[in-house]
Amino acid sequence: MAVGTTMDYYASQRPTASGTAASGTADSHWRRSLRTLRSIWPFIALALVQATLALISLQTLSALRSFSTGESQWSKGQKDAIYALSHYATTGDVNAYDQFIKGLSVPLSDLQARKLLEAQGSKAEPQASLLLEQGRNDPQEINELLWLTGYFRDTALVGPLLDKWRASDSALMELQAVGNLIHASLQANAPTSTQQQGWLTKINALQSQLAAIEQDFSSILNTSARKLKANLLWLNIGGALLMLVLLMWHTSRLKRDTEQVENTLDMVSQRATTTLAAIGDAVITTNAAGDVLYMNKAAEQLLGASLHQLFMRNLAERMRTPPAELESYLVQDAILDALSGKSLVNEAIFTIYDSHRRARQVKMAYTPLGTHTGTTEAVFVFHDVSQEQTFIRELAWQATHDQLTGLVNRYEFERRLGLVLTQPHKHDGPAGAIMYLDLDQFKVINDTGGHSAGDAMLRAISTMLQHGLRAEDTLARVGGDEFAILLENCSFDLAKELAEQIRDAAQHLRIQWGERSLSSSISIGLVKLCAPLDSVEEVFRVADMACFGAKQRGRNAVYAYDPAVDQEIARYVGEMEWVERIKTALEGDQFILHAQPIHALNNSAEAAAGHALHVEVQIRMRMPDGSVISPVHFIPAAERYGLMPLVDRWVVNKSLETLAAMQKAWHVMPISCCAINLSGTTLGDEKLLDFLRHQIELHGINPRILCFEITETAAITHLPNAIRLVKSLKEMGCKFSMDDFGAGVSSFASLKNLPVDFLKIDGAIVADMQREPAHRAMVEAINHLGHALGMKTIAEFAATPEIVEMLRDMGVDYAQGYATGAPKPFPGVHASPAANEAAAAAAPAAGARLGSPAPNLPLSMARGVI
Ligand SMILES: Nc1nc2c(ncn2[C@@H]2O[C@H](COP(=O)(O)OP(=O)(O)OP(=O)(O)O)[C@@H](O)[C@H]2O)c(=O)[nH]1
Repeated sequence: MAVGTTMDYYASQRPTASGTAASGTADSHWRRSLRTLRSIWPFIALALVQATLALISLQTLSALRSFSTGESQWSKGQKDAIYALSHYATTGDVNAYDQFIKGLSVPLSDLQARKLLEAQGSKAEPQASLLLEQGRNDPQEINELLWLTGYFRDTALVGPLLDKWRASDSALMELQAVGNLIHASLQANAPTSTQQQGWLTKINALQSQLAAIEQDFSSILNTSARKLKANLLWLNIGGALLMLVLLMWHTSRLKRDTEQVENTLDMVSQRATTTLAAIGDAVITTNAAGDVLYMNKAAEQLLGASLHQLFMRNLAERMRTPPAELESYLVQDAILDALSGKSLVNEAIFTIYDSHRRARQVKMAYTPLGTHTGTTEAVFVFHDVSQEQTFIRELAWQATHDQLTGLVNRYEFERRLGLVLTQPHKHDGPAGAIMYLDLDQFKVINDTGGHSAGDAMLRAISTMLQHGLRAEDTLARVGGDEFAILLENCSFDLAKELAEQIRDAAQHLRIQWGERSLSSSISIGLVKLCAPLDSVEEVFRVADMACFGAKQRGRNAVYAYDPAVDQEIARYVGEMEWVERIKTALEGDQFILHAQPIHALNNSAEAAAGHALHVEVQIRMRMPDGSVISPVHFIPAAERYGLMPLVDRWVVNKSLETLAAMQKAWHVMPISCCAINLSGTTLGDEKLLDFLRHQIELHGINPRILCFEITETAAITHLPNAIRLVKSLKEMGCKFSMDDFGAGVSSFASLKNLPVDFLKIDGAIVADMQREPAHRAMVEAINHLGHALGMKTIAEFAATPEIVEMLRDMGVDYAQGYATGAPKPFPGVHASPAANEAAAAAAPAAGARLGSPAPNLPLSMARGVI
């Protein structure tokens, strides 16, 4: 069957497709009836008019016939009366007189009835009916008579008849009078022949008068009847013609409407066919048994057969699908389920093989078509989601893979690692290990060969890495030149072996890039997956640290970390935590300043300071729980991870701000010398000088009270910068201190190059000098050296009064330690001039002996580190 034929089939089935619900059907019936009524109402109206006309015609004709009947009764009565009166006049027979009265009563009753109606109208109709009945009119026709005379009395049809009837009134009255006269005369005595002759003459005259009137009446009646008939005939012919015209007009209108509807239907049908042919979804209509009735183009392509071939073939049987064991729910099952009224899983995706045996993923939608008595047809729509599915698979791949190498990306790697960490381990064997691999000096490849050379190297490395792995291992690219390998169920020894193999393979890997042969080694951090590592972040952090450890060991190395036995990585991890805290403290202003007094041990030093204090400011970190943390905990991390310039700048700014606030509060500066530490990295910063100048200017601080402490090692590392800084700041009046002298190189040359004001003897030597004669000798030597170069000397870690005494005896200028004053919040009690004076009075005077020993605090607490 061709498509056209199938569409015809649809056209014939169309009415059944108009809704299934009972209410919908009733509604559509009602609307259809209304539409039909609208189209035929002119015919109904015309038929009604025609019927009314016919009825009126019949009624009128019948009424005229009643008139005729009445007239003949009237005529007969009148004639009987005349005959009887003539006989009575000649014979005196009393019976004849009775006959006369009886005969005359007919026209007289009619006359009375008419007069009554003329006088009283329709309300006299009951009485008039009785009189007309007495006038021998047929009781069945009396109503018609009344109707005709009532409604048509003034018309050309009835008016002349009534006039003629009225014209007979006087003759009838006269006849009655003659009858009465003859009867009276005959009662009195016998009449003479002359008298009788006279009566007969009179009777004959009246007879002639009435006969003439009656003839006229009949003639008018006949004429009226003819006229009426003719009029009614024309009226009916006119009505019929009008109906015909109306019928023709209406028929042509209906035809036009029908054509329009047919055109619209054709258009809709064409549009539906074109649309169905154009849409990508396969649309298939079946009967209730699932036999194909219609298919669009897409369906033909999907099933690989034309509608002609599949017409009335079972749809489910025509579907080519994978074997049932591969898919739990086949499209055939879904079709049968749909036809049997079971609800379908909306999102189910089925695999169908198209005409080219290509697998297509489709979603199936189903709509039953039917009446209230049940399903008659069903429409199946198959939406091809193959591209969507491919796209989704691609997206999923992209979301979990690295584009450059095709390896799993960090996100997916973390997910898989998370699974390994959370899943209870299947065997009692090892959980596994993770390798974190970072190419060594990869920048060099990018810089020398260009970015694409770098890309080629990354691809080559990833290929090499894949070769060395076991099937269950996961290799991922987790960063620019960083890879990670998850080794599941792998002993740590095997993991170390694999790591070494990879490291070795990497260092021998070469790629040819133009003229160049490029190579790169790998640093590998290997971490055993065991307690206490229980989160992906922690494992990654530790692995990163282990890799850092491998880099620290000179690169091209494997650093194997077993959390249970190894402490070094734990230290790195600790430092990383401190880095975060330092950053938070800088952002949240969680650092605070302490200051420790530097105590003059001889008169000349004391005179230089006066009552004002010589202090060294030291940084502390305030933790969220309110505790205050010593710098020994966070400075190493800040140094290692390049945060010292930021920390130093914070200290400089805060110290100068505090000094400015003190000066403003007391109008006199209570500090004679404020020492601020500058770290090595800060010294290397070329913008430091500008920063310090700006700060001094900003806070309006006298540069003469500022002393910057630098270590010998830092100064030597950044010598040109350090010389420039010292020179420029000394020109402004600032002082300098050489910190920790004795701990490092302690070269005479460095002191010559950097003409500092104070030489701080390293606390580690000072703290031990009571026990170690060598340390005591070193302190004496450094003191002499300093004095020889015109510098004042400061001994750090003067923790006990004994040490202070020894230092004083040696001629050291200043002592700094718990014996002379612990660090206190800055500004604190040493801030006000009054407090300073009190403190000076209480403090051991230069040359005086210290009585009680200061608490023997740990070195880390006593150390004034910045
Ligand atoms: N060609 C290429 N380079 C990348 C890509 N992603 C990151 N990089 C580069 O990889 C380099 C990574 O350098 P780092 O790991 O910091 O340092 P390195 O030179 O490897 O030195 P070490 O790691 O300290 O041994 C940077 O220069 C990045 O620009 C990439 O997709 N392709």
